[in-house]
This record gives sequence, structure tokens and C-alpha cells, in this order.
Amino acid sequence: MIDEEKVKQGIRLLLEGIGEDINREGLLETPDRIARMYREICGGMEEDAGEHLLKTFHVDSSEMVIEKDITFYSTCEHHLLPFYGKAHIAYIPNGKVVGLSKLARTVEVFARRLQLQEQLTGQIADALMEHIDPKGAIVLLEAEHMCMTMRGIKKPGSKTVTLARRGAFLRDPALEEQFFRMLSR
Ligand SMILES: Nc1nc2c(ncn2[C@@H]2O[C@H](COP(=O)(O)OP(=O)(O)OP(=O)(O)O)[C@@H](O)[C@H]2O)c(=O)[nH]1
Ligand SMILES: [Zn+2]
Repeated sequence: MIDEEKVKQGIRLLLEGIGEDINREGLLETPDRIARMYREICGGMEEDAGEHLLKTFHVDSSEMVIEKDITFYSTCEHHLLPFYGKAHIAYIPNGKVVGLSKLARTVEVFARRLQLQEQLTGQIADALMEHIDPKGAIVLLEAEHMCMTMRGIKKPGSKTVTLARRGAFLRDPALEEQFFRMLSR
């Protein structure tokens, strides 16, 4: 549960820490605004992916389903700076599928937390395995980390690519190849 009062106190301290005047006009509402913003960008902490993956539809096919180019924004737990990019998800149904929007909702649940990209990728794949019980799932994330671009090493344009394979995607390299082929079409 996000404690907005604590976030506000923290932001006031941060502003004082960097030498700002917390009483100047432009900053008066900033602690309050940032507390509301954290409720949004860390809102996934209060959500369970299972709620979105509850409703399933029966299918006879066990052909791969891919949802690609899902834009996501997350926050790096080391620097509290954004990392953002595209998520590509595929799974092989085992008698049931979920509504397509629910794949993007699953990405949102885990992206709207303080994260590591590798962990975010794995959590999405694990949620699909747990709640849809597919034959396999694979998640590819490509993202730019602001902590790598606007500060520190300063490498704008560098992309971090992470992959999580589960079930049949671990056992059968041909499935992984099919996923990459379909992504690049
Ligand atoms: N593996 C991984 N590392 C990340 C992620 N986001 C940020 N990092 C890295 O976390 C590391 C933190 O390194 P530290 O040496 O503790 O922090 P730092 O002194 O700010 O490091 P620099 O960024 O190199 O200036 C950096 O190398 C970041 O690039 C992520 O999602 N996954
Ligand atoms: Zn970072």
C-alpha cells in the first residue's frame, strides 16, 4: 500500500537535500504531485496478475499466440529512473487462451513497480505459466534505461534485451526460432 504522506515527506527532504527552497512557488505542489505519480507508476505493487488472467477461452489449437510491440514504462530500482521499450510475448495454448488485452495488462502489473529488467521479464513469463497453464511461454523485452543514457555512462540509444523462456520454449529450440521469425516479419 502506497503511503502518500511518507512519499511527500521524502520528496520534501530530497528537495532540501539538493539545496532547493521547498517554499518557492514552483515547488509548493511538487511533493503532492509526486506522491500521486508514484501511486500510478508503482500501482502494480497492489495488483495481482492472476486477476487479469482469470477469464480464459477454450481453443482446440495449440499454435503459438504472439502479442508483440507492447509498449511499457517501468522504473529502475537502482536509480529510480525510467526504463522503457517494447515487450513481445508468446505462449503455446494448452486448451485455453486469454483475451489479448490481458497480456498487455500482465506487463503493466509488473512494469508498474521498482524493477530490474531481467526480473520483470521473468515475472511476466511466470505469471503466464501459472495462470494460463500453457505448454510454454516466452517473453522478450527491449528497453532503454535512462540511468544509462542521461547519467553515468551516458550511452543514449543503447538497448537492453532480456529473454525469459519457460516450458516447451526451453526444450525445443525450433519453437524459439519460430518466435523470432514471427517477430521479425
Ligand atoms: N542487471 C541490471 N542492471 C541494471 C538495471 N537497471 C540498471 N542497472 C544497472 O545497475 C547498476 C548499478 O550499479 P552501481 O555501481 O551500484 O551504481 P552506479 O555507481 O550508479 O553505476 P553506474 O550506472 O555505472 O554509474 C548499473 O550498472 C546500472 O546500469 C537492470 O534492469 N538490470
Ligand atoms: Zn538504473
